Amino acid sequence: MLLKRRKTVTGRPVLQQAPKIKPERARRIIRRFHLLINKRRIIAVKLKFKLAENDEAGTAKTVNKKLELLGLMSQYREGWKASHPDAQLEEQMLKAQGIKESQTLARVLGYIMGEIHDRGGLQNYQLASTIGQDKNRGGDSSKILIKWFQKIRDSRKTYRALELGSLSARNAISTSGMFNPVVRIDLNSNDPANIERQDFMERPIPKDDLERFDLISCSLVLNFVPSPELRGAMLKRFESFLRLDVASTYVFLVLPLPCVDNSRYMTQDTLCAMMNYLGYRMINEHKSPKIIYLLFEREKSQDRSNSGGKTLHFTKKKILRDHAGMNNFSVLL
Ligand SMILES: C[S@@+](CC[C@H](N)C(=O)[O-])C[C@H]1O[C@@H](n2cnc3c(N)ncnc32)[C@H](O)[C@@H]1O
Repeated sequence: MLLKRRKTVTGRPVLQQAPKIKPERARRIIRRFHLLINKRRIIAVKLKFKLAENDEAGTAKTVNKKLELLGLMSQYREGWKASHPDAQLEEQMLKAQGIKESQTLARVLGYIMGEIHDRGGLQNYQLASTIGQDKNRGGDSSKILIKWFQKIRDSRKTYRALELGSLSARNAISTSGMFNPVVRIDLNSNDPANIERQDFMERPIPKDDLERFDLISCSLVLNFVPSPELRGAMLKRFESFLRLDVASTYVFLVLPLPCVDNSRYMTQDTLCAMMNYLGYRMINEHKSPKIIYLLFEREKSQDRSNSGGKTLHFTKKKILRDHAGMNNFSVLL
């Protein structure tokens, strides 16, 4: 169900601001959305077509075109129109990997697409994604970065920053004066004049150091990336955006604490070992009751003998601990 917005008699929202969602609810919406797109990806593979990541409009067009070609439109529409939740379709969706009949796959796909595009799934997800910088969650996480960066920077230099998942052009990164420019991107920019609407995974690789950055801020973004493999791909991609003509570059990584404190597959140690493997060394850490903040340094002189070699440690999910109530957050390279 779509979250309610109050309307005036003219039908326009009373408030310019998006309605507030409680973090608990936001987490539920995000988990559901990730489930839907993971299952959709599985179904697309089974029906032998490929979907673009993070482009819902493009995905909807591709799905329509492919199902038309496969002669599966009527089953797809049936699924789209089914009531929500539908017990049978929910069960089939969870077992999508094992479904053999294309008709059933098309029906489940319709059910998924209907929820995303016709029942507020996408809008709610976009709204839920914006609660990161909510004051109730500790406010602007980049304040911590600035405190740390003040101690390591050379005050004669300016540093270039790339902020992923940016929600505001007025947070500490942008107002500290330490970074110039601050390039801000987000999948769904709420301020297109200051925050470019862009998927980091599609951002063109810089051609030279003038286009590269001293710092990448990735605050509460990795946990929004829908699969462990895509999260790993995001971490690997950082390297191409960091300058090679300076001694040190930095990655500010912020995650909800349960990603490392309450996951079956990931601890702070494994995350840092993975970052080490990719060429980064943790130089600062801070844990609040809900969030973990990490600053990594990448030194030009650092031995990178690991990179290019075996990625064996990080290519498969490994249960590190298992208790009731734990989550399955993980990152795979
Ligand atoms: C919780 S918000 C982030 C908030 C903010 N950085 C903070 O620390 O509060 C997560 C944001 O990451 C964005 N995001 C997720 N994947 C992304 C990607 N591949 N490229 C760009 N932005 C992405 C989402 O659109 C969302 O706005």
